[in-house]
Amino acid sequence: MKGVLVLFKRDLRVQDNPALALAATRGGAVLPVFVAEPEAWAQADASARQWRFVAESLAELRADLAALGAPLLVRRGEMVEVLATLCAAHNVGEIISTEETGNLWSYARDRRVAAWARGAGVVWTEVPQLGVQRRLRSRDGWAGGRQAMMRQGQVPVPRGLSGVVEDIGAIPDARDLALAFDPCPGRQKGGRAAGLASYASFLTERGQDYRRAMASPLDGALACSRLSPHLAWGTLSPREVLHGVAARRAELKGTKDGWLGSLRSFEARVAWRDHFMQKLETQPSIEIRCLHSAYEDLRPRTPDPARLRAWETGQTGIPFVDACMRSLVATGWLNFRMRAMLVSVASYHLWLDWRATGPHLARMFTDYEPGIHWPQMQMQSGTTGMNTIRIYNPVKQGQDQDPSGAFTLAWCPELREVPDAYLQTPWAWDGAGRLLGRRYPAPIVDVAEAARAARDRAFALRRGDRFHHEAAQIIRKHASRRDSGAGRHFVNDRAPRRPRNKAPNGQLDLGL
Ligand SMILES: Cc1cc2nc3c(=O)[nH]c(=O)nc-3n(C[C@H](O)[C@H](O)[C@H](O)COP(=O)(O)OP(=O)(O)OC[C@H]3O[C@@H](n4cnc5c(N)ncnc54)[C@H](O)[C@@H]3O)c2cc1C
Repeated sequence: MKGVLVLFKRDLRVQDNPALALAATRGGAVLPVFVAEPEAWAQADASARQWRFVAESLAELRADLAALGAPLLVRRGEMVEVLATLCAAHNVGEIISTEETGNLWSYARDRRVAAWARGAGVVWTEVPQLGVQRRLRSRDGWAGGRQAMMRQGQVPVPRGLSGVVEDIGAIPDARDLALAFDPCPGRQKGGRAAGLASYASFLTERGQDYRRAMASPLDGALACSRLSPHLAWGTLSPREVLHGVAARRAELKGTKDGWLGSLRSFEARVAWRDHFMQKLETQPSIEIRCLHSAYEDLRPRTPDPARLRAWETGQTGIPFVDACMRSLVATGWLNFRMRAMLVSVASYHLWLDWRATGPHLARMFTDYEPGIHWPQMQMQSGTTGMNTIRIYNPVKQGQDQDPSGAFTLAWCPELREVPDAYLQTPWAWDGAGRLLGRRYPAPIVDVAEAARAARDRAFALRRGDRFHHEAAQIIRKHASRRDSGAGRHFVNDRAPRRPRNKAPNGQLDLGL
């Protein structure tokens, strides 16, 4: 009987893993494989912090698979060469993997794998990622379909696997993959055990204040689930996460202490994950081209290098922006609101193209997920044509989200001597001459003036029938619908409330 190779990518778990479960039903030998592809890790969006998270996750996955009878084989090399060698050596007739919604590089690699498999007479079976549909024709009914999938039972862990005799291979370290120096002392630890620990503490302790605290970079670090790298690399399945939340909600039924609202907000965000990933799955060019063509040449494609560098290193002279960037660089994580603000400042105040700033953020995120990242980069840069233009005021954000100044001062200790009232605007303080341009940079733009100029330039493009015609097409293709029963997962529960029943079933929701 021919063997089956299970190719692990962003699904580093044995629990609720449809690819592994399917392989186990084939009845022959099973080869679980992960390929560390140097070319993938040489891409502009990859970083050592991400790899270290993956390497830790692989070590646990290897142990879990070994307990089932087939330890994980890890190979460093080009995907087709590795697969060809293993398939020939072990009489493999089928490769099974979950569908990956990756970057353009992985999309091209998958096409190479598919071409090779056809030629080699090997069947490549890809099973759907939970919630994201390949070759989707229309968004109508998508949300309901996703919800049905999430409600289904989890696929069981195979009772046992019959492995093969083969060198399991060492898990490479960042140097083996030629990854650049990337210190990240506060990085989240990889592996399912760490993911389960975060999940448990979120559900039983940390999550109660989630809805209120998520917008603050300091409180949000504790109150947010912190599951993003685990969902991105698949050490936890979104379905198992949602099942646990549903059970917890049932337990809390009738309580009025904030828990239920917080858990509903969390469920909505896990649904957004699929909503955004579906956009990139449907249109992979979102990584490199503005969704609305009117914006293609809005900003210079070659960014101002001094502005880009100042933004990347937290040296813009705008305290809250610098604090957020420095925190991200050191920890690999930032809450949603502050990610959006960093992009907004880069794209509007600093007038940098999102294609120049997106790779840096991707590298800094341990949880880099192309399907969330690129649609969000465009949305926060105002290039989708389907979302309202939102320009964050970084001074106001600092005052609102860090009222005590503790977060700003923790990451910008140079500002310690600045009186509280001027912490977010040190340039307005009469002692500024002693500090700015010496120990802390003077702001590289006038915040209010830069925002005004950007708003005028961005809105000027939104006029005329041609603009609106294309925008309508984009909305049809990508906007969420309020499918009956599923709609509440796709609303922004932090946006100002709209009157009820304004959006009948099937209506497009542009507010995400
Ligand atoms: C410019 C930009 C880039 C982003 N890039 C990424 C990325 O590469 N990877 C990533 O996981 N998230 C990304 N996000 C979304 C969001 O900021 C993070 O998912 C969140 O901060 C992760 O922390 P958490 O797990 O504690 O989130 P929680 O608030 O606890 O949310 C739970 C889960 O829901 C999903 N989620 C939360 N917010 C969003 C959102 N706005 N859109 C889609 N899914 C969401 C994530 O999977 C998250 O883990 C990006 C946001 C912006 C504005």
